[in-house]
Amino acid sequence: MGRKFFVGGNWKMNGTKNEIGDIIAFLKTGPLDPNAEVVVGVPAIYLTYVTSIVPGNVSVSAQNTYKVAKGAFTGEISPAMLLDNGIPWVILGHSERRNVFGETDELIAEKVAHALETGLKVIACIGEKLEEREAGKTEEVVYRQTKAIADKIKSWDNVVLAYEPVWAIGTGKTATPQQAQEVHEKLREWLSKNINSNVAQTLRIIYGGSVTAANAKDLAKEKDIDGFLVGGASLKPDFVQIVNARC
Ligand SMILES: O=C(COP(=O)(O)O)NO
Repeated sequence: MGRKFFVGGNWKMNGTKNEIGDIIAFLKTGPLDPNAEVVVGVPAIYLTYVTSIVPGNVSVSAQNTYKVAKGAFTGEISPAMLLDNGIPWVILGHSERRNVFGETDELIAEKVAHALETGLKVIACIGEKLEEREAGKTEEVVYRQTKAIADKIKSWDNVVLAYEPVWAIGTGKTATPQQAQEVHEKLREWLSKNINSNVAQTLRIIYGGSVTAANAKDLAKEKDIDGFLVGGASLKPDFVQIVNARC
């Protein structure tokens, strides 16, 4: 299998320079599992600041970008601008972009494709709402979201797929290891059937939704869970324990 463990922190719209200093301090202290790839998703205004102070074993990610290189798109930031500032990663398709800001499967897929073509690495987010799970539509939803991306991109090499059930985000209602593993396994089967077996086996599929130091180890034991995308807990020192979930 050989998929490198991956832990992303998604700071969302949180942080001041002082609070960021505290986060950087616990990341520097660690110690962070050298076998884990660690990326922090930073509000756009702080991307270059964090890049200038983050320890060398942590990479920086934007939390959004647009689908073209430049133009009359007031307020937007392009993948070219991120790379121009030394930002190698971007989170795209987060459920908050979908459900708060109305981003469609199509727009997200176009953003992912352009980001990859520009040379960024992408954490691509999918996940069902509570009512969709309760209606038995979890697989239908995550396959649809994944297919939209698959139809637009040429390679999965620089993609990490984040399964984040909306009902677990910010709620404290973490998916059980069995619930998460079941969806991750189904996604791998979908990839094998619709893309190819190599992508299915090498793509890292990470889980997000109320991951904490208390539940990370059990989740990380599951064979198809390759890491996490962590919101609230990534702002606190416990994030180090989540990074070290496989130690
Ligand atoms: O949105 C999330 C998860 O957030 P929480 O860990 O706070 O549930 N990751 O992108």
